[in-house]
Amino acid sequence: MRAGQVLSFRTADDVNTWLFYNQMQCPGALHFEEKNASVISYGVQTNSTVVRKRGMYEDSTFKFRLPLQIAAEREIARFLIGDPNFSWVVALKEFPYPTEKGVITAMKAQNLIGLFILASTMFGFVFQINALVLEKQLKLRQAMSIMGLYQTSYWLSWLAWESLVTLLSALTSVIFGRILRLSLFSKNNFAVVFLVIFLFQFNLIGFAFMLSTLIPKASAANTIGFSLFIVFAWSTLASMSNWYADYSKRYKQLFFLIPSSPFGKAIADLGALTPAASANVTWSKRTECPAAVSSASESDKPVPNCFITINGSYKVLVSTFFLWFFLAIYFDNVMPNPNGVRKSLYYFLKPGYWTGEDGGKIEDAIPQLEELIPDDEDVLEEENIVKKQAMEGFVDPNVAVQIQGLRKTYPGKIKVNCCKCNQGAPFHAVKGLWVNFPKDQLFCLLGPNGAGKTTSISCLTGITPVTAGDALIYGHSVRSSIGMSNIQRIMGVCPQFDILWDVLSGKEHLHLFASIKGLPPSSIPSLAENSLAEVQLTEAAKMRSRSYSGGMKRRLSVAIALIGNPKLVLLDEPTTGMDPISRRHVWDIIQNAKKGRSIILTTHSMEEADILADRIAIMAKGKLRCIGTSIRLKSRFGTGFITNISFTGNTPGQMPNYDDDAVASNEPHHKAVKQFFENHLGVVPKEENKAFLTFVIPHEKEGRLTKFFAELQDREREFGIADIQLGLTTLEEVFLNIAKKSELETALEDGITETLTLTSGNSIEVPVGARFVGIPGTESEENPNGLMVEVYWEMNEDGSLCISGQSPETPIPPNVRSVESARSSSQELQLGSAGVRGFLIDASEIEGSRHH
Ligand SMILES: Nc1ncnc2c1ncn2[C@@H]1O[C@H](COP(=O)(O)OP(=O)(O)OP(=O)(O)O)[C@@H](O)[C@H]1O
Repeated sequence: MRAGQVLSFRTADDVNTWLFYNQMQCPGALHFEEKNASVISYGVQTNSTVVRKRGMYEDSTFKFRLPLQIAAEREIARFLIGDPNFSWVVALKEFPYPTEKGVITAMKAQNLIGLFILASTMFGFVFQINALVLEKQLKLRQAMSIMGLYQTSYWLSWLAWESLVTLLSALTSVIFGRILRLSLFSKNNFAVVFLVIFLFQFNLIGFAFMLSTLIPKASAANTIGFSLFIVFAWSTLASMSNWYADYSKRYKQLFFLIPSSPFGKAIADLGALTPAASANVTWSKRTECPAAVSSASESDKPVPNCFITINGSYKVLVSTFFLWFFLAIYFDNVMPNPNGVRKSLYYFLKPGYWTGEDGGKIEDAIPQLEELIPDDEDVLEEENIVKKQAMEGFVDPNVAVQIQGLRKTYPGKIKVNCCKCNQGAPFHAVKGLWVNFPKDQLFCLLGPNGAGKTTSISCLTGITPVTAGDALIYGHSVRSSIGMSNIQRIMGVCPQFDILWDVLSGKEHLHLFASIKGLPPSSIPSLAENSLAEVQLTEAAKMRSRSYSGGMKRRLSVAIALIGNPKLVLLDEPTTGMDPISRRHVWDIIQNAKKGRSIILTTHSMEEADILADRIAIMAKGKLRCIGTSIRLKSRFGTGFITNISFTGNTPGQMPNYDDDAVASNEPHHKAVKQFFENHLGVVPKEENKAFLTFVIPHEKEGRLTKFFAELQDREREFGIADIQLGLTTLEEVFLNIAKKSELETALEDGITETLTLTSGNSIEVPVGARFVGIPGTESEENPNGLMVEVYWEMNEDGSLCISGQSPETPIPPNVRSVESARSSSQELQLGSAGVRGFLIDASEIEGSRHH
């Protein structure tokens, strides 16, 4: 272009377009507005120091504005003609009124369209992040991976779905834009506009993936998503208005990493060119700089460096999509999941990660725990068998799961105190389990809350990495990722909490999990139907799981665990929240499912364990306390035999008065029976009322029972006995005894006590779980050892022990030898504590002295 050369434009839009693209390379924005114009001509004149501008217009309504600093204007001038000392005139002839009416110029219209597309895309974006984070937060993703879903399949399925939605949304936007005759859509090539919108939305899919891996809670996802909307809106407008022009190339490149920047720039390019009918962007022109497009008639035109073309925007959007996607996969691995599990920062550099020999999951430095020797002979025997097999490398064909010294330690929680971070002590949740779970059997794991049952199951399912030891499931190690993926193919899991999608029906859940398990698609509908019928959910098959009751959700979770005929089924408290009828029904399902597979069940229902289990183990405080069949546990850990004696004294049809204890104690028949039991077996009633007496007979008396009950039956009439019942103590009692023992261990270690109010009205502190407690200060000449009380414990709803009652205060038998040492250790503990601490008396000594 020569100084003083006259350029001709047909319309005001052409002037705007020309100015717009020529100022791209200049540090600022040159803005041109007009109203009701027909013909204008104007000029810009500069010399070496001052820019002078002149606008001429017939109706004098023409407004020409240069909102720039002088230096910037000089830059424009220098660019336009190559010499700042020039005189330049733009003449505009034939000025028809522009297509966009009023004061909204072509540039403003494109801003609005760009912002509208951005806003609608952002809604989808926030929704997507929310769904991804929620899936993580509700452990739905975890459930799918336990069932065998690969990480890559998870991301690819999300990508496929979101891409389809994006494709449809971009197509709809362009078609509607054309129907509404918006020039941005109608005057540019269909594919060029479609790709701008589609690639921007596609890029945001990758960005949402990446963000979702960094956000732990869905509520935070909404806030972050909407805050990003503001940033993206700014970047769209900034790229449209050439805001970045003043900055260096590096800053510009950084600016264009924001997904909305290349989008805004491409929309600006499309919008700026559209008003002139001859100047639309065709497919081939997407790679050209817009300035070259608009002034194509000029033979000696400059080819400006327009930083990024529409095609360049495509490239940026596609390449940054891959960047976000790979970052999403990386962060997904190295950020802690809801169970606090993460991989090393360099996990992908470790050969084990690619060969599958190493799970790659890491834990922070865990302190060593010394080897614990079990107190119980059965547990010790089991441990020795497993250790021997593990050392010899012998794989017992009858064993489904072999747990070899499994240990799980959680790192201490970080507490922030007055700008100081303190790491709490690590917590040993499972302290070295050695156990075999046989094939075709149901193994029941019992234990009070916090015993470590769920942690053990999580180690088997791969949710939690083991700290030490290993577990072999059908020969596959849980420590290797290849082993784990083999395990997940043969395993079904019903986790402790229902992991269901609110919006999916029962039937859809079963279809989904059957597909994840890789069942042939043709067999899935019939399998799902049978499973639903088995758990009595046929009628609710099409209802969304959101409207299921707690029991229905549990039944659906059981059906999901059993679908696909897994060889190992892990059921973590499957009948929690079910009514008794549903519970019995699920027991039948589990009983039938035992054939040909092994099942590991955890439960708080002793009845359930008693009915279903072939073998039972009780855990407490991370250790196995006992193991064996139900009968074995009852005979070893129960208090003995329970006998109920009911009396004939009540008139037929009349309900006995169970509360009238005073009457009961005066009944001559009661007195005689009590005397008979005391004389022959040395036991007193555990419970008594007018209708019956209950005695607990210790195992040691088993040899005398045949003769004793024969004599009792002979004297039934004399004693007024209506019925005699004899049974073993319940599993519940065994469980309580084990739980009490472990609670007592901890209570003694940590000095945890509960307050007991005595019949005398005084209170003493008793160690949690203690059975016989001596009362300090009650020694007398008559009772040189002092008085004691027997404390009864029960489990409350949250599974912890609480006092349920106590016996009257009785003298401590004189032949109990441990009283002195117990009393002195209690005094040591008492120093500094407010209450009077009762001292613990060895229960076996008291029982021994009673038998004696
Ligand atoms: N992620 C964790 N971080 C720290 N401690 C944990 C974590 N998960 C579990 N624990 C602790 O480990 C112990 C064992 O928990 P676990 O859930 O295995 O017990 P449980 O026997 O299944 O109890 P419940 O019957 O209540 O389900 C508990 O004291 C628990 O607080």
